Amino acid sequence: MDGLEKEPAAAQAIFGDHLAAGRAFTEALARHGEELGLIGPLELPRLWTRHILNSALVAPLLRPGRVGDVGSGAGLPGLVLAIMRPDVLFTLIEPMERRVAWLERQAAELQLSNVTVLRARAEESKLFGALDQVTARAVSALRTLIPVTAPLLRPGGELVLMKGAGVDAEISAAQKAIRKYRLHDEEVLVLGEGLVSEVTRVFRATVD
Ligand SMILES: C[S@@+](CC[C@H](N)C(=O)[O-])C[C@H]1O[C@@H](n2cnc3c(N)ncnc32)[C@H](O)[C@@H]1O
Repeated sequence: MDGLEKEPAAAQAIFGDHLAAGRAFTEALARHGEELGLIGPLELPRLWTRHILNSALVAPLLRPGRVGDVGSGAGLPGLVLAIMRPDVLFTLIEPMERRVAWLERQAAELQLSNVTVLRARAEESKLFGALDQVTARAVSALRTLIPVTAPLLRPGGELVLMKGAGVDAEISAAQKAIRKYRLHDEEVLVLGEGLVSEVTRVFRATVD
């Protein structure tokens, strides 16, 4: 596919047995992502590194159970994680109709029986207290993301929020929300060091 980043060598190590499905999803996103407004025109040359592997690195943090991905958009990280973790049940929560149609079509084409797509904003999803873990990527800063995601967790559930290099400043700005939503054991994990050129940062925290 013209302009698509060559598959990095790390893809095999990260996806393991799921690499064929990871490739199929990456190629579908490369083919249709721009026309559907899912990815910007500059993303193809860094699709694997910046988006696919960045999402895939989160897979080992998930536990068998029910995971919600808030604001799945193109399927990042939700569809990538569903490919890698057939033992986890995913609910992809996304309000935009066109993106929901894409997520449903991809879940069907990839034969992902562990995926449900819910057209809703997280705050209106009626999933309060229902999930074991919640993921999100590129949705909003922690200060506003925590109030949207934490209420979906059952007691003892965990936020697994993908963040950029500014995560420490986001955590400082989110102290009020961290207290209000009774988060504890907050930590920043840096994933993929020595394996990929762009590491993945995750803000992880547990609710009471
Ligand atoms: C910038 S896109 C990122 C999409 C994808 N997570 C990614 O990393 O490419 C943000 C997505 O979050 C969705 N979104 C924004 N607010 C939301 C909310 N309150 N609940 C659920 N989804 C939301 C938007 O519709 C959009 O698809």
